[in-house]
Amino acid sequence: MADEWQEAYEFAVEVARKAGMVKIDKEMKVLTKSSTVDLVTKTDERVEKIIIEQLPCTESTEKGCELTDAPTWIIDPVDGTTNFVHGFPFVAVSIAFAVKKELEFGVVYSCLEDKMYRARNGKGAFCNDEPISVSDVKDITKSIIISEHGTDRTPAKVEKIFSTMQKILCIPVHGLRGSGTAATNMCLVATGAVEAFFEIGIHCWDVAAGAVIVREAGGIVLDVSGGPFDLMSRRMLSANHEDIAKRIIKEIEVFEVPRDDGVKHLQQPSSF
Ligand SMILES: O=P(O)(O)O[C@H]1[C@H](O)[C@@H](O)[C@H](O)[C@@H](O)[C@@H]1O
Ligand SMILES: [Mg+2]
Repeated sequence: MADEWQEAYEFAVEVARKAGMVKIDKEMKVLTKSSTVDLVTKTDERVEKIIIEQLPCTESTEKGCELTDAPTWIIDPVDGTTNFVHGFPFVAVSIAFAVKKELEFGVVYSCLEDKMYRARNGKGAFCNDEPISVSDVKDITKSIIISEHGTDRTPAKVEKIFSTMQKILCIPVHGLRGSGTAATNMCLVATGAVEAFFEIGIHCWDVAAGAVIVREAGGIVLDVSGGPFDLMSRRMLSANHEDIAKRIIKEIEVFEVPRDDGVKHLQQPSSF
């Protein structure tokens, strides 16, 4: 049987590259989404339009996120919009494709670095056409971990986020980092630059492409409780190895966030 999705995969790489030809424009119009620190720009809208117009069989929906069995594109036109607005040099275009609710391939173009990350189920992960793989560090005290504080500034949540970061820092680990884009953070796990990245509050479009890239680079993608990764849950931990993941999970102070699909929060059984 012909390789059904290969053409779509290759096409997504080209579309991501075209969409990534964005320029840092100091006069850009900045709008807000869920809070005054959750930014979106006219460029986000322009890039989204470019992507949607070029990808085959796209039907845009305003209904929010609902993953069905139909072939589905999951797109973040500008991941790292706050970086983009400020000229902080990590901005990515993220395009994923799911079939029967399973992610088939993912493309992340880190445009200002000109790094094209891509992966397809069973076919490996690449950066600028070179194969990539996760770090082989299993000792958390020799690791760098990424987390982000997101855009929800409810004091109780911010307290949990910083308490988690403090506990992880004091394990101790070599360092804590954050690029400001979930898609790029996941690619940093996939290349072995860091051992893990976790965040509560991200959206499906921030992490869908990165999830395929991390897995194909030999890493794991889980729920922050250690249970299976649920794309709509807005909770994600990606790591090079389960030893690193287990140690981080011990320290994560989980808090509730509304799911992307609006379903009531589901309890995630831990696989550890
Ligand atoms: O730049 P975005 O597409 O809005 O995604 C960001 C998100 O806004 C921020 O809250 C997260 O901390 C980042 O990891 C996302 O990539
Ligand atoms: Mg995003």
